[in-house]
Amino acid sequence: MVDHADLAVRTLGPCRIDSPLAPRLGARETTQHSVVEEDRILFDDTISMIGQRGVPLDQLPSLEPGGPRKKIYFDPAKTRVGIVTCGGLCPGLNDVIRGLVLELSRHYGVRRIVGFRNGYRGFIPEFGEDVLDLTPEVVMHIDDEGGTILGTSRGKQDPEAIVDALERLNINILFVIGGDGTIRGAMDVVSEVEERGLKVAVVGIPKTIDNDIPYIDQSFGFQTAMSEATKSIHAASVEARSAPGGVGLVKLMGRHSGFIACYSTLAKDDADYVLIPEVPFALGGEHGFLENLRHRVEERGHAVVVVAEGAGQEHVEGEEPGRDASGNVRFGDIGRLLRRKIVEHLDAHGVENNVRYFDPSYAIRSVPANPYDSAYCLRLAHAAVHAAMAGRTEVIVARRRRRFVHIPMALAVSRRNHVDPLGDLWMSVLEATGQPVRFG
Ligand SMILES: Nc1ncnc2c1ncn2[C@@H]1O[C@H](COP(=O)(O)OP(=O)(O)O)[C@@H](O)[C@H]1O
Ligand SMILES: O=P(O)(O)OC[C@H]1O[C@](O)(COP(=O)(O)O)[C@@H](O)[C@@H]1O
Ligand SMILES: [Mg+2]
Repeated sequence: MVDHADLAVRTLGPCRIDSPLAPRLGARETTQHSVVEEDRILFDDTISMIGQRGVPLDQLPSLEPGGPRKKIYFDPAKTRVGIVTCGGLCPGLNDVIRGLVLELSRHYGVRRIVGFRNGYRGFIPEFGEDVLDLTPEVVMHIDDEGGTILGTSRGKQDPEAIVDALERLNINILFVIGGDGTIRGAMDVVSEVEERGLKVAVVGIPKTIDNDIPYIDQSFGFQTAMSEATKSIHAASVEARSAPGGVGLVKLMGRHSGFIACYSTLAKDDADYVLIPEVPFALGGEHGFLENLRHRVEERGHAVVVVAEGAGQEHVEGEEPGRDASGNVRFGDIGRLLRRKIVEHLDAHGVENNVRYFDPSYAIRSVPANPYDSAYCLRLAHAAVHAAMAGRTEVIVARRRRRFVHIPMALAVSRRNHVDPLGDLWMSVLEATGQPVRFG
């Protein structure tokens, strides 16, 4: 259970410098729409959860609010900033880079901002990567494109070498835009920074297309990605309805968490089955998935199946999961396996079938952010700049229950966000699809 100490945010030192934003903050007070810097945001949000804590109000777990401070730690005129993007692509990376640069330069007056290229390898001399000077002119229109202008990579790099690069460039603030791996890498950087007695703030903007970072509402780019995924579900549905025994099968990203599969299914409301990593399913047998599908095809003439790539891995025989350069598991192909099993099963029962397989793969994450995500990215970037200028370190900025907050990195990587098989989202999926609670 998360407690008070897990939510403590680290700072580099007292804030003694007047913030250029201070004049705008005078009239602010805590309301439904903002939280002043002296206030805290409750972690729990039900009477029963708070009751179970059994502690006085001031000891309830609470989060530090994000947002601008009247006093800041860094002197903007003497502050150098670095930005890096790591891990897989996600819509909105360029929006975040743009937001950081514009906020730093226009509102705080920071003049020296560099981008490290291709993830953490951009810090390592052997790779020979140059750094990119990031000015408002350079970033102004980068949000029109997907991807990241800085490039990205997987694969672990030596934190000592990373901090050597920070020292060589006199960087005071490092913004890391990435997922759980990136945040773990950033924590190694913080340890090395401390070992050397340096005052470098490391602030993360969490990126995950799978939406698997915990304690946040939803990661940036998720809405865009799931909107893209609905196109494949729609296509699968059209194909399925247009052929006798039509089965549209769609495989979507989702290594450990099935959020994309769930939300894109709800958005289209066309699918009959959603299979996700969090809910194991039996394939064969009277109550297995294949028999259920057979009945549905016989009764309705067609069916649409959405499967997250990490679902049903126990059925992918003979393939030992591999690892990528960052140590992330590489799963066997559940989509192709399902396609084969569905055809075999329907053939074996003499059911005419036309199975159409869709794998939109990287197409859902390489697109530019939609307007909602763009606005969200910009606001996250603002929050990250405010946090860093106020000397916060080893934190990510996030939105939790609509409030912008600071979450310690250790907490952000302490577990993964999953679709709860007993939660509201999965219940909605069951209602939308009509599939049984369990197969098997
Ligand atoms: N446990 C870890 N400790 C330190 N660095 C890590 C760790 N896991 C991943 N990284 C580094 O963080 C970067 C991004 O990680 P990766 O898992 O590829 O993507 P993501 O950040 O999206 O999870 C890579 O350079 C990777 O080597
Ligand atoms: O082929 P790559 O670039 O390693 O990325 C593929 C994987 O990245 C993911 O999108 C997860 O990445 P993030 O959650 O870190 O964004 C998985 O769904 C997918 O399997
Ligand atoms: Mg990851």
